[in-house]
Amino acid sequence: MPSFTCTPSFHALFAQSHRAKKHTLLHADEDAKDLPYLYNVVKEVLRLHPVVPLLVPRISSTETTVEGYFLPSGTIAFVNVWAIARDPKIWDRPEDFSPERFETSTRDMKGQDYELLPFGSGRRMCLGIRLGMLMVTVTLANLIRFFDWEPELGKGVESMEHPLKCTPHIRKEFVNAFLT
Ligand code: HEM
Repeated sequence: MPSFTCTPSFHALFAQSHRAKKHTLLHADEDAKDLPYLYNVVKEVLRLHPVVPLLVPRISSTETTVEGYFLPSGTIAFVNVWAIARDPKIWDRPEDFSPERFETSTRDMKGQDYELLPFGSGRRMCLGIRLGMLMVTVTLANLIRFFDWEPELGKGVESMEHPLKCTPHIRKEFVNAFLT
């Protein structure tokens, strides 16, 4: 039966994960800090597919000029986070899925680097950024760790028309851990 092949980086991740606990779930508070590559995977997913692609609208409190455009007081403005994160003037090969890009970049998601704003920016930015990143990273780690993922074959390249569908199979070494 064909199954999902992990990249070398994912295998390195599991080597780290098996370190402390053999058959238990990974926990956000203890284990997330040991998963830097997977953290960058989530960051890259949020760059390409931000949950809020057009940031919550802002209203200008005074008249101002942005990039030569005059905005009267009370103008409603949307920030296109999706387009910024795919701008080739800002990102090298922006359409590529490459978590490695963050290994050499200091760009973070705390609202100071305007090239990457999946959690927004300013005084209304997301309050749950830390919890959100921890939960998504560790949940993903557990899904990869406990299951082999079998892709549905014969559907061609993944696209909006043919989204990637996978069937999870619990990995043999974990079956007993779940039954006992
Ligand atoms: C990956 C997970 C999450 C993503 C991508 C996300 C994204 C966002 C975005 C884009 C905004 C709007 C920010 C802006 O307009 O500048 C927002 C607002 C907010 N988020 Fe999240 N969020 C996530 C998880 C969470 C969690 C776990 C919590 C709470 C525990 C949370 C609580 C909030 C709150 C309270 C606001 C409104 C803040 C305000 O208007 O002052 N978020 N989030």
